[in-house]
Amino acid sequence: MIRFDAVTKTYPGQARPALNDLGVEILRSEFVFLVGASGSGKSTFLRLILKEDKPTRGSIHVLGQDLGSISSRKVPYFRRDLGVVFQDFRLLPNKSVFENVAFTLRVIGKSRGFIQSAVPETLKLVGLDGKGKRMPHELSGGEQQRVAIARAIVNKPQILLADEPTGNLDPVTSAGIMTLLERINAGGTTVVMATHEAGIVDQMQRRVIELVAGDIVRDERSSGYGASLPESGDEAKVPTDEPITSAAPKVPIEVMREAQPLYVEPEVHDDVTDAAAAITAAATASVPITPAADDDAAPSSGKRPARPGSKPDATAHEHLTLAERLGLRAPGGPREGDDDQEVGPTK
Ligand SMILES: Nc1ncnc2c1ncn2[C@@H]1O[C@H](COP(=O)(O)OP(=O)(O)OP(=O)(O)O)[C@@H](O)[C@H]1O
Repeated sequence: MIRFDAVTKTYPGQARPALNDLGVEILRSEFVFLVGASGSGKSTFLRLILKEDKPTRGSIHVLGQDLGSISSRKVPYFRRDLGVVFQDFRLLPNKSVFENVAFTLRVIGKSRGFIQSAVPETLKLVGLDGKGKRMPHELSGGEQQRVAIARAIVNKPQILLADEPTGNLDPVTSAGIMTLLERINAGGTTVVMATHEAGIVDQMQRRVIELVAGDIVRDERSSGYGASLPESGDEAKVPTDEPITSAAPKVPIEVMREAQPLYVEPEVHDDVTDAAAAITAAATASVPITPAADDDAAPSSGKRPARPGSKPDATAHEHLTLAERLGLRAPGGPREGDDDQEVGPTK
């Protein structure tokens, strides 16, 4: 499902690679936590899977495709099978909750009927039942983040990538989100989640891949956040005992049944839907990110705030449309109007 072969990623101007000769495989339906200190390479790992960036050396296969052979034009199509939850949730400030979740589906040309049933169902799943008409500024930070998660899963992706999805949520809300991610995973979606939340990782006991300065130092099938935490240096590297050959244990069957309404047969791509997608995408606009002014959900203690713009290339994304940033259209298309504004992180 996801395979890294001898992957090294060195950013321009950096002496040390962000990821160093990684070889790892993630199988269908696995739930994988990516842990490690800040700067260890977690986000880079996720970005490479998304083909937001390319490796300096090595090859990456996702969903049976060699990412090195996917043209830029085809990247948006490739990404339709991937849902993404960013650390800084990105909502359209002048559109309702319903429209924010429907956005992904409209861009890829889903039918009105599909949207009318899938969006409320997904909002219910993430605990936002009845809040479809609210505007993002009428929601707490935690609720805004749940809208972003709903948007990521509404198209039933085969893979869900999550970069600190609970980073700004209180513990109770976080637990609810993790239950939700577990249910999504139980329905067959592969989940790869970068996190610093030790409590969540310890409690869920799923596969844990730990990165230290771009190296995988631990890859355990069922583990906690800090199990066999290495000290530092080469001697601290913990070799993986056995190759992982099957997915980690799933949640009970009752939970799977509950999760099923989210999963319906994917619609085929054809010329009509692709043309509709192109038209919808062309109608979206690009404006700089406007951080929301208020937010009533303060991060709980010990949680890291979002760090927008903390990396050298972060601002490069600010003038992409939302469709582009979600990978639903190729960057650089025509842009008109002001419909595609974004809410940046409110933390
Ligand atoms: N665009 C970039 N240009 C140069 N260096 C970068 C870029 N993005 C990341 N890096 C560097 O690559 C390394 C890995 O960064 P990455 O963001 O992948 O780590 P991370 O584990 O996700 O950190 P965090 O937990 O803080 O999000 C860091 O040293 C970082 O400074």
